[in-house]
Amino acid sequence: MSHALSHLGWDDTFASSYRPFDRPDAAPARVLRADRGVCTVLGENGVTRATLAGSVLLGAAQDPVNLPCAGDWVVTRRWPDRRVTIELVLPRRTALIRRTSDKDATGQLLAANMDTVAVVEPIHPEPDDARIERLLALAWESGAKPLLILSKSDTSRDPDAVARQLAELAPGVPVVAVSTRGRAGVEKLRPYVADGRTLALLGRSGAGKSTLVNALTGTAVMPVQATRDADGKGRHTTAYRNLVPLPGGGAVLDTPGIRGVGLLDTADGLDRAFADIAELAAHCRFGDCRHGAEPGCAVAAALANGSLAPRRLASWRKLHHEVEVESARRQARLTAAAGQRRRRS
Ligand SMILES: Nc1nc2c(ncn2[C@@H]2O[C@H](COP(=O)(O)OP(=O)(O)OP(=O)(O)O)[C@@H](O)[C@H]2O)c(=O)[nH]1
Ligand SMILES: [Zn+2]
Repeated sequence: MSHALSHLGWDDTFASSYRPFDRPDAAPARVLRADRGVCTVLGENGVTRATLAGSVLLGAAQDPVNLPCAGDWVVTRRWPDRRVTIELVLPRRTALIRRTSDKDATGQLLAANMDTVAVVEPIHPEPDDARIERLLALAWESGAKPLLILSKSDTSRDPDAVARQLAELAPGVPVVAVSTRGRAGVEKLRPYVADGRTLALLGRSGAGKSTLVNALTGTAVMPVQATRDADGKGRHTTAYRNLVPLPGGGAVLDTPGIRGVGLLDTADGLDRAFADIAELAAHCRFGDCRHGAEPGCAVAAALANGSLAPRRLASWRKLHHEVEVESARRQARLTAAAGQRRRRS
């Protein structure tokens, strides 16, 4: 079953989580695009619009992260009047979630079930180290494999040198410089969108994500904004996120241009994004070393012998602090919300 869907990554694991919900009027589908209350989904019989069943809305009321999102695999149901509803979101294998600093303890789901999350950073104007580190931590946290794309490589005289330099910010992450201008184009990205594989693009507005999507599909499926001025920022932001199936199989998922990058959820993604520091810390004499003035601190030793850049450690400290503050805040909000529910009942 589902030959067409297997090109999009449908496999035995998704099929077995679907099986208990199978019935004559049900079918699996992948969400291409999620708008308020309505999703565009691709199933075995093509593209349809689907509204959300009550059970899905109920789950979303608890946490908006439960709403279907581009990339989700869902159980759809076709009603006698031909309406189609989404009855259930199948368990996500990976999820790219951006926590916001708004009052409720919620997050914004940007993409689901991608194999790779590419942080897209333009090579010009100068790449922003701190943004790259933060977005890579988000990418690691998603459970997918991170990738760093240096876009607009045609605007740099030596893109490979820049790539080598930035590789230090991205231990364990492949770094590729690509341009959508000229012949070499985006072919370096093909392995990440091979048959059955999904690549999500994450980056600031104007980074060139939509242009990459268009280059991969060979057609203009995403609107591209004219660059405003020398700051290289696009005029508008792509407001919606779209999963775009590619002609040769595989899919690419554009996320909205990130403005205020968003907060990290846990220290988990952070420790993987800063694997160099985590690795050093494992060699500190004390398990709870704060890498200050403690004796036997491997991090301090690496700083002293120059193998660890002070900027890198400062970055890591800043993000760690943010995670601590934010998780304390979220805990407080959750406790307050639970108290409110108790009072009401
Ligand atoms: N020189 C050069 N310019 C590029 C390249 N790719 C994209 N651009 C330009 O960069 C600008 C922004 O590109 P978009 O693809 O709209 O950027 P985006 O990341 O999708 O932006 P949002 O939709 O706001 O998130 C456009 O003017 C593109 O023409 C490239 O490879 N080389
Ligand atoms: Zn230490």
